[in-house]
Formats: sequence, structure tokens, C-alpha cells
Amino acid sequence: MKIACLNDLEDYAKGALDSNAMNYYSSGSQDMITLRDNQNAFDRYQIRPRVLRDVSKINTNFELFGQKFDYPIFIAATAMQKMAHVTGEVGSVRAANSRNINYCLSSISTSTIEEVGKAAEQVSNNTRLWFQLYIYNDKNKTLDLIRRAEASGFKAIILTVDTPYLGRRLPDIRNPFKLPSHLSLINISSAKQDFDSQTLKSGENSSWLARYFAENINPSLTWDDLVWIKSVTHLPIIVKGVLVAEDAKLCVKYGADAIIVSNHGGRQLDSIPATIDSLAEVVAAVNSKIPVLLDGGVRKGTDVFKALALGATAVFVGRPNLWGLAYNGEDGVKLMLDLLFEEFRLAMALSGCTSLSQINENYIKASPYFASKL
Ligand SMILES: Cc1cc2nc3c(=O)[nH]c(=O)nc-3n(C[C@H](O)[C@H](O)[C@H](O)COP(=O)(O)O)c2cc1C
Ligand SMILES: CC(C)CC(=O)C(=O)O
Repeated sequence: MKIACLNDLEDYAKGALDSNAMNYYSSGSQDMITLRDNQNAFDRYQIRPRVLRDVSKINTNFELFGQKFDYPIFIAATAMQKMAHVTGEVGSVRAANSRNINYCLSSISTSTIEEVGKAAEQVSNNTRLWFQLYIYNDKNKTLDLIRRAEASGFKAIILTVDTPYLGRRLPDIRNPFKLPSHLSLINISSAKQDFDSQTLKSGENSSWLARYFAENINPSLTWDDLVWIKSVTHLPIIVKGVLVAEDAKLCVKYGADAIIVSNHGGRQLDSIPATIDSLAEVVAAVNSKIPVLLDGGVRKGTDVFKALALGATAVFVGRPNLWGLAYNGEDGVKLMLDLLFEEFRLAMALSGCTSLSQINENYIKASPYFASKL
């Protein structure tokens, strides 16, 4: 059967990946209410299409931080991509850069920062790369990651702020995740899976990842750490994991260069809002001072259109990158992107929009069925 949409790629990946990788990639936290809602919430909005406009030419280009992109659709940071395909992060970055869109590399990757930088250079002379940063207890480790990203041509740092501890992912507690022995968290030399023999307290999360996180990642971060990162690098700092107006305003106050409205793909606190439902609040609070981006549950061209209509500058896809890799490495990720691009162009054309700047709140409304229940 031919792959027709991103959900077909997910179905393929479910059959192709082993349960260790699939559990880790697909899971959300606790009851996975937020994970489901990220996707479902898009369906609670409707597009208000306009007709009889010349839509023979559609322009999806835009500029952000002085760089041009062909589509407002980027690849989000997801950890340990070599479990999906032998090329891992290198396959993903090649696909994104050959399509002139951003690839975000996780701190917790299975390819090095340098390999990923070089792979992007091989397919593009204007590399589109952002680096996602977790702040380690050891500040020198953190600084080392920033310096290596700068030296490898990364154009921005994404500071993830919703993960002082790893969320409670039940599939990972029931069947503890294991990083396959041929792989390592290669950017962080001291990262080893050495927790197995330790005795856990009753009820404690036995997941290696959760324990790795608890032992290495700094849970005491405050807004001062944003100021600190701004002071040690010239790269733009993008704060990822903001959902409410109060924090959006603090991002502006403390000098963030952009915000990503994100709930970490429903993997952190459960029962928090879907990102598309949080977007308007954050956009209003920021009041056009900095760009607002969004990730979480984006699977269709109409999802991208709805996010832009509610004020997002661009969106990211996380898991679909992994499903594309599992399908056919770099070519599978290109297929995933091309499907989404094609759907988005069509959504623009059938709504009567020929450029991104035309997409605004006049093109969206709450579905009447759901509006009465909200
Ligand atoms: C398997 C997996 C690993 C992830 N790893 C990271 C990570 O290392 N750093 C980070 O900031 N976010 C991470 N995320 C969150 C993504 O960046 C993004 O917020 C989320 O996947 C978007 O939702 P989507 O998967 O529905 O598109 C991860 C998500 C998944 C599914
Ligand atoms: C290694 C993990 C902590 C990466 C992550 O952010 C996630 O699994 O959601």
C-alpha cells in the first residue's frame, strides 16, 4: 500500500520498530490525556475558506532570524534517533536541509553535534540547524555543548524548560527502556546505563532515562539561567515548553528571542492543555515582540494552517520524523516532509491564501459542535 499521509507512516513504524524503541518514541505521560488532546484539539477548529481568488501560485517561503525557509514546518528535537534507522540524526538532518527547513538536534542524540553539522553542510550551503539544550548540573558540560554547537554551524539554541524531571511514562516504568548496547548518548561522554543493579525505593521510577535525568539534569533552573545562557552565546535563544501568558511575558522580559508553545509531545505533565489551545493566549501575551512557534500533534497540512492562523510563525513535527526514519531513513523523512508540504500548499490554496502573511485569525473559528462544549 502506498503511503498517503503521516498517519500511514506511523502505522508502518508500529510494525517495523521493536517494542523497546516504539514504547519510548510513542509514549506520553501517565494517562496520555495531553498526548491524545494535542492531535484531537486541532479538529475542534475549523478553517473559514475564501473563494474566487487567483491561487495559481502559492508561496510558502518566510524568513526567521535572517534565514530563509521554504516552509513553516520544522523538525523538532527528538532524542536517540538511531533506534529508528541506522543513519539516525544524520538521515534526518540531510532530509530537512535538502528541503530548506530547520532540523533541531537533541542534546540526547546518538550522532555527534559535529557529524550532524557536517551532514547538513553536505546538502546545503546555507545550513538550517538549531540545537536543543538541556542544562546539566555541571555548567562546564553545558557550556561545552553550546560551544560545540556554535562551532558546528548551529544557528540557534533551544532551551527546553518543561523538563526539570522526566515525566512519568508508564510504558517505560512497566517495561524499562534500554538503550541498545551499540548506541550511546554520544555527546555526553559520561552517560552510561549503569543503574540496573541499584536498589530502588518503593514506587520510585525505575526507568534508566528518568534516573539519568534526575542525576544529571539541573532541576533548579530559574529565569536567571536564561539570562546566563544569553550572556555566554551570541546565538538566539528560543524557550521551548511555554503554555501560559504569565511565562510568555517573562520570556520577553528576560530576553528570549522566540518561544515554542510545547507540552513536550504530551510526555511531561499530563492533563495540561493541547498546544493549539494554548497558542492564542501566548501570542496575545507576547504582543508581536518575539516570534511564537508551536509543536505537538501536528500531522496534517490543515493543522499547520490552523496554527499559523492562530499566530504561530512556524510549527514543528516530532514523532513523524521518527516514523519517516523507520520507513526509509533519509528518504522516508523526505517523504514525510513532502506529504506535509503538499497538504499545506493545498490547504492554503483551497482557503484562498497565496502567501503566509495572508493567513490570519479571519481564517479560523471554533467548530460549533465543540464550541458549545468548551
Ligand atoms: C521520542 C521523543 C524524544 C524527545 N526528545 C526530546 C529532547 O531530547 N529534547 C526536547 O526538548 N524535546 C524532546 N521531545 C519533544 C519534542 O521536541 C516535541 O516537543 C514533541 O515531539 C512534539 O510533539 P509531536 O511528537 O506530537 O510532534 C521528544 C519527543 C519524543 C516523542
Ligand atoms: C532523553 C530524554 C529525556 C529526551 C526527552 O526529552 C524525551 O524523551 O522526551
